[in-house]
Amino acid sequence: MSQDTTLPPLAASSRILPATTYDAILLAGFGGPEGQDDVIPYLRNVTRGRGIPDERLEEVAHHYRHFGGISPINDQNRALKAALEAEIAERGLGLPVYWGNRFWAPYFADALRELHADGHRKVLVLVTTAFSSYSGCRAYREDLATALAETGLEGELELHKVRQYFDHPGFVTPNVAAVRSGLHQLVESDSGAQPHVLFATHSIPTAAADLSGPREARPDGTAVPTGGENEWHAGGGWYVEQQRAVAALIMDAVGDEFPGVDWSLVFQSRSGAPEVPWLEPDINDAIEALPESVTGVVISPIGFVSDHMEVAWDLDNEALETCAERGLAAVRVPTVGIDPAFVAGLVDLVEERHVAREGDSPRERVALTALGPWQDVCPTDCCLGRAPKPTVASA
Ligand SMILES: CC1=C(CCC(=O)O)c2cc3nc(cc4[nH]c(cc5[nH]c(cc1n2)c(C)c5CCC(=O)O)c(CCC(=O)O)c4C)C(CCC(=O)O)=C3C
Ligand SMILES: [Fe+2]
Repeated sequence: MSQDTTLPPLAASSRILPATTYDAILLAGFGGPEGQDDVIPYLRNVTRGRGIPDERLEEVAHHYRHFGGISPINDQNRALKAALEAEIAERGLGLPVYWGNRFWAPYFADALRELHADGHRKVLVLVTTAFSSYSGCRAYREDLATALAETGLEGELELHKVRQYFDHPGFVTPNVAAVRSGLHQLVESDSGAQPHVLFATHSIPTAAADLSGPREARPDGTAVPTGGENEWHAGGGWYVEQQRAVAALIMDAVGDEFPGVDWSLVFQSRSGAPEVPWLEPDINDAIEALPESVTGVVISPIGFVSDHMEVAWDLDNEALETCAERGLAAVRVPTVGIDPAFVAGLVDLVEERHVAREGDSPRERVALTALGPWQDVCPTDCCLGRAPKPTVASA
């Protein structure tokens, strides 16, 4: 995999924390419903205060209802927790793993009470999202701060967070393997296939994309790109920038066997009012607009770490149907899930921050793009596009 040398590294050195000895790990997830009766209360939790139209809630409720009201995400996080425990035990790190969610039980507050009751005071949080955005980073940090306040554990529990890991080998390597295997599947079923790789990620409002990550522009003074193709905005824009960089890295890595395959970064699961601009193109529009020469697509859900409802519904149901209507062969490849390389990578990230004894050397920080290694703590206005709330893990 080559490094992207066109982008100077983020000036993050002041946002790197010295390694220390932690008491426990908190796996911080999104949460999902686990039965029909959970669906509406869950959707109300997710959309609280956001003005998501009721029709949209009904539409999303239907996705969950179709699967018995059960999102796969909680079981996926239970499996990830177990895999992390096994890897941590194997390395003798002596860190118990707790699990809490933003939007469904066990909630962050439940996990914090449990951590505290078990005598832990210094906790390293692992978030189940790889990229920088309000929804993928700041919202987790805000909700953890809210849970600290709600439980009265401010000043009792110290919460630090592992950096966003979009360009860590633990995240990139399984995605490379998945895209490679998807391309093999297409070519095996049709030796003359002209494939196109679609990297799918969650759409967010373009305003939130512009404000994602720290505010600085590239050190050469040019703005960071975001939004539509070749559209440039001042300010942040790291959400799109990070995903483009990882997609380019993956395509570069599979280029040994599949040179010159076209790819694009596309967006899914848009919500909110129609007049508010969100990142485009939508994956279904992108499929419709593929050139006639393309005969097959590989869909890589790069924006997610497990095959949860957004993947099961928006990709396996809708996007694959759009491909079928266009007569395109299509393979949706898996997210990192509990791939051993991903689990090992997360524990490597823990070991950048955690040492068995104060003074021991932490693990070296690795990153496969010039954007990283990403910051351990965020500046106070990182991903901030609304009224500020207290956060954890900020500078
Ligand atoms: C960037 C991003 C990620 C990736 C980072 C991360 O993983 O955190 C993500 C993940 C997820 N999003 C999920 C589910 C939902 N997201 C919604 C709404 C929204 N997501 C947004 C963004 C993101 N979302 C945004 C800007 C909104 C609009 C409302 C708002 O500003 O908050 C809604 C409301 C209804 C709707 O409008 O769709 C639901 C139900 C699930 C669980 C799936 C399951 O249950 O298996 C997961 C993992
Ligand atoms: Fe979402």
